[in-house]
Amino acid sequence: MKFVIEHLTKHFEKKEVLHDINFTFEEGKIYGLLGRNGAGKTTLFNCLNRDIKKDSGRFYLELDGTLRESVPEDIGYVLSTPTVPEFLTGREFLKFFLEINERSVQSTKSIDEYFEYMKIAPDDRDKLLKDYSHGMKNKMQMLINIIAQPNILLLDEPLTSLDVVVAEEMKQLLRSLKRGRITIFSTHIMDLALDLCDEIVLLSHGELEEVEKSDLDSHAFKEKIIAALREDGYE
Ligand SMILES: Nc1ncnc2c1ncn2[C@@H]1O[C@H](COP(=O)(O)OP(=O)(O)OP(=O)(O)O)[C@@H](O)[C@H]1O
Repeated sequence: MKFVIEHLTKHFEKKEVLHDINFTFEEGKIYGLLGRNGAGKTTLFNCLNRDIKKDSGRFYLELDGTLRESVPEDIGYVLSTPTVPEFLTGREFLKFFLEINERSVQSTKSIDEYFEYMKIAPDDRDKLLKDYSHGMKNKMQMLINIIAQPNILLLDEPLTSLDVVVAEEMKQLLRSLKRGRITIFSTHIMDLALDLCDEIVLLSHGELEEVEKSDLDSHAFKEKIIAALREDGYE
């Protein structure tokens, strides 16, 4: 499977944020998306998830040589600010999600097994989501996206609010989930990107560009990324 973006462009009024993006993502890889503040990472994700309208361009999946438009079920999107129905308990939310997606989702675990899997303590499972911490809400959002098994998983700085232990567990989880799908992960934490991701992609001047690692050691690779990103700023 490949996910192909062609000529994707997005303006906000006069400001061009995405400039004729052409890029092909490949199955089985985690892509680290890096870019300066305001470079357009969230805008890119919002366009790909069809939360906002693109100006032009298209994106599609290539599966066994056939092309098709991506549909909502293809994409899972974990936002940096988790959005969960605050008036439900964790258990109610998960139950509701599994029920409404009964046909499309093959649920292999019981609700408590899912909570175990995400290391959400028994005491927290029947609490209202409004009383969950930011990191716990993030875990719930990650969980429903994992259960849905999308072809493409978009993660917008999802590990930033997690404690070091949970962040490490999430990294392991994402590594274990990468087969058979495309994972695109935006972050400002370079070490995390280098540790977790198979490829580093920069969003710079409104375009996507893969950073070749070739035979650079990790220090030289970091320097190369910072130099490229610096060009996209004001200094
Ligand atoms: N709804 C909107 N209306 C107008 N301008 C917007 C809107 N959303 C984003 N922008 C602008 O588009 C540009 C890209 O924003 P975006 O949030 O995509 O960047 P980002 O790379 O995710 O930034 P950060 O790393 O700081 O989170 C910014 O200049 C921002 O002000």
